Amino acid sequence: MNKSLRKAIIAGNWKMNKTRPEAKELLEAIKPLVANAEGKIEVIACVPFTNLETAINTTAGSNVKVGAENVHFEKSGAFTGEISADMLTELGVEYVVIGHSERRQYFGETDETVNKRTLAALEAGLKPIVCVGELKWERQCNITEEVIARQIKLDLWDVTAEQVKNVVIAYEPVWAIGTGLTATPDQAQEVCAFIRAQLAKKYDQATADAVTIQYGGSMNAGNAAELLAQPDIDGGLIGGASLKAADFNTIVQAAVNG
Ligand SMILES: O=C(CO)COP(=O)(O)O
Repeated sequence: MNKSLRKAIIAGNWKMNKTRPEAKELLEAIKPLVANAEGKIEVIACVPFTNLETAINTTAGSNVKVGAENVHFEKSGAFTGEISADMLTELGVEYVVIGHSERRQYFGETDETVNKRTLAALEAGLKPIVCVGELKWERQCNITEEVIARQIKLDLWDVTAEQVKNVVIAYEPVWAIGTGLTATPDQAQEVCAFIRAQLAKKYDQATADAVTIQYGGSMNAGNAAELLAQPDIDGGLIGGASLKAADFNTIVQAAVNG
C-alpha cells in the first residue's frame, strides 16, 4: 500500500484546555514553527468551542487549520448546550473530532450517536475525525479486532465511498490516552492496517487506500517518528503534547520528514 496516496495529518486535540488569550499565544508560537509543512502535510488544532473564533482569526493566512472537538447531529432546535455543524462551518471550521473515547466514557456517546454526528458533519461540509479504539480490558480479552470492526461498521453506517474520502479515522486505544502508555509501533500498525482492511471490505481497496488513519494515545516528541514511520499510520491525534508548541512541532516535523 502506497502511503503517498494519502494526506498525512497531525492534529492537536486540546481537550478542555486554554482560555482565549492562552489559545492565541499557543497558536502564535506554533504557526512559524510548522510553516514549512505547508503543502506537505496537514496541521490542525482542534480546540474548545470558546476558542474557535480566536483560533480561526489567529491562524488566518497560515497553514494551520482549525477543528472543533464535537458537533451535534441535529441542524437546530431545542438542544440546550449543543453546537450544530452549520454553526461550525459558518465560523470557518474545517474539521471536527467525533466519538473521542472521553465522550464515549463520560458523556454517553454511542456508536449510534457517533454515526449521526458523522453524517451531519459530512452533510454540512465538515471533515470528521472519527475516533475508535479498544479498552484495556477488551485488549486483554483479545477482542480488539472485534471491537474495532464493530465501531467502523456502526460509526460509518450509511457513509458513502464518496463521503469517506473526507473522513479521517483516529485509532486511539483507550488505555493509551493520557496514561503515558503508548501502543508500540507494531501494535498501532496492526490495528491501523486492520482498520484499512475493514474499509476495503466496506468500500473497496482504492477507497481504503485513500483514507488517512491516525494514531492517538500518548504520542509525543520522543515516539512520534517511529509511530509515523509505520505503513498504515498516516498521522497523529495528539492530546497532551499538542499543548506545547515545541513538542507539537517535533511531531509535525517527524511527519514532514517521514
Ligand atoms: O486523546 C488523545 C487525542 O485525542 C490522546 O491524548 P494524549 O496524547 O494526551 O494521550
